[in-house]
Amino acid sequence: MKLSKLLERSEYTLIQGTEDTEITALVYDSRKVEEGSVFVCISGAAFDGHKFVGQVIEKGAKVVAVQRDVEVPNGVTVIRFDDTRKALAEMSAAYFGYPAEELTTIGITGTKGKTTITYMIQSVLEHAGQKTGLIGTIETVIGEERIPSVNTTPESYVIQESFRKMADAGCKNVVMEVSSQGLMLHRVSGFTFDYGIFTNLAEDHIGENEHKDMDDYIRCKSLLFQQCRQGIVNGDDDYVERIIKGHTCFLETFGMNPGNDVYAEHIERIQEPGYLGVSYDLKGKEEYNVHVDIPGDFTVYNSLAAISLCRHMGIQKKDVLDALNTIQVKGRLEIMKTPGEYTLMIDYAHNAMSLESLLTTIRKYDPKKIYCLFGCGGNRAKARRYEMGEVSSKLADLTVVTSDNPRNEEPMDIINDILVGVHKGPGEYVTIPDRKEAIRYCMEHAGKGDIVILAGKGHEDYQEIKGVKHHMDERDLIREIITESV
Ligand SMILES: CC(=O)N[C@H]1[C@@H](OP(=O)(O)OP(=O)(O)OC[C@H]2O[C@@H](n3ccc(=O)[nH]c3=O)[C@H](O)[C@@H]2O)O[C@H](CO)[C@@H](O)[C@@H]1O[C@H](C)C(=O)N[C@@H](C)C(=O)N[C@H](CCC(=O)O)C(=O)O
Ligand SMILES: Nc1ncnc2c1ncn2[C@@H]1O[C@H](COP(=O)(O)OP(=O)(O)OP(=O)(O)O)[C@@H](O)[C@H]1O
Repeated sequence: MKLSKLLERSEYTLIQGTEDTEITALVYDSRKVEEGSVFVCISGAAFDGHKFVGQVIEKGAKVVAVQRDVEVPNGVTVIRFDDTRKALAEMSAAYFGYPAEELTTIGITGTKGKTTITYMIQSVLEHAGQKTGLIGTIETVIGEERIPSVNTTPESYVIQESFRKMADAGCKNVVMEVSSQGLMLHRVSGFTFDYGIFTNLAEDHIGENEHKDMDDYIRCKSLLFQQCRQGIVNGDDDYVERIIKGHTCFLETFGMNPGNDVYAEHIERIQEPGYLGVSYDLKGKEEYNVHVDIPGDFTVYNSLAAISLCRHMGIQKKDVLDALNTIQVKGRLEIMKTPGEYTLMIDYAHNAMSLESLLTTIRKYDPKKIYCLFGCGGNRAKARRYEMGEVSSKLADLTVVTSDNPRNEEPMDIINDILVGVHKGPGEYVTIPDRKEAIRYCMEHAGKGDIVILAGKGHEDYQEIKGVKHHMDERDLIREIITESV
């Protein structure tokens, strides 16, 4: 491929060499450079790619893409960009033959609900016979292939590579989570989303290496609506006006208020032993009764987002209803079957904000008792331990404090920090450091009408202890406990 092909949609300055250079690969990690590569220098959090220019030329790189001056011998082509991350995205799109143009692209941003809505949409579209790729916090799904994720929104090159594989595998659509970091770092530049969805916003991801403040977090999230054709936004969210500020797309709103284009009325919480769900009347641009096999008020919002999108895509009501009726998202309010008369669920709530929203939602089901089991990660901010402890003690009847990736810390030290928060609330508690034993305790003590929440692990299938990730899937633990008890 000629370099000129890669550059056809980018703005750049040719510093030396020629766009006629034949290239073999597009690379942004010096360790992967091969003879004939284009090396894109990224100034990152830990490394500055410009420092590797000498090394990559020795390894045979023919072109370097830079955003500042570098010393380069004659014979190597140098192209300069204002922002090499944006350039990487644009060149990746060109390198893989603009695969986004062969797919309907759906991006979902917001503080909570991204993963859940992503799977809801994929499930509805697949139900309607449309093969749909997925990229998110848990994994990238391309047909039968499932690749575990490192980031919620991967690097632009990886996204374009996945899009290409999806298009070649016959996918019609791709639905993906778009993190604010992804938007900020141009991981989703180089193409226009057909649809952008905004779920909600709360203070999160602010700090070193993420966003400097809330304004920056909001600004980054709002970028999606300057990069999609049709926006579908939660009209009830306090931040929605700031999210759509400067938008360049058409807009439609969803929510619980009748002012929204699509809204929910007559919400009913459905509860039976081992089952929690929700139903409501859909109103506005489309009207029918909806039943979702996932509990909670936020399930109403999540499903409204999915329904609004599917309405735009012309999906039949039957496919929407059938998919939502049977949906389960791994580790997101995932109900586990047990012989007991209580309800047991696995959820990913791993900070005070999501735990509070989860417990408040579950309380509305009027359980006899809520058991809330969780731990906090080692070698991470201590504030989360105090805050989660306090929230659980205030909103659950019994807090079961256990371990969750203790890493290099002693599990009991972490538990003691959590207890500082627990003591601020009125709830009862027990401490059981071994997670399996803690789960067993809940399953042996919970009775009719109780709801047991295993919080924090969600889809994760490991426990990280002293640098080693030991396999540990709560679903297996539950099955083992059931077997061991007969
Ligand atoms: C702080 C941050 O965002 N870091 C991300 C970023 O790393 P970076 O580009 O800064 O990389 P770096 O390690 O400094 O290296 C700079 C450049 O030098 C290159 N390099 C490096 C070493 C070397 O020997 N040779 C070499 O060429 C690297 O390939 C890179 O191109 O780009 C990497 C590739 O895309 C990401 O994996 C990495 O995510 C880190 C691990 C991370 O987890 N970030 C979090 C904050 C994040 O992105 N989270 C969001 C979810 C949160 C939200 O909802 O907003 C997400 O989307 O996952
Ligand atoms: N719309 C929502 N509003 C508030 N909380 C939600 C919503 N949807 C799900 N949750 C809660 O937040 C947790 C995370 O949900 P989900 O993974 O779908 O969100 P996310 O945006 O992908 O978040 P994260 O970036 O933390 O993975 C769920 O396990 C549930 O407890």
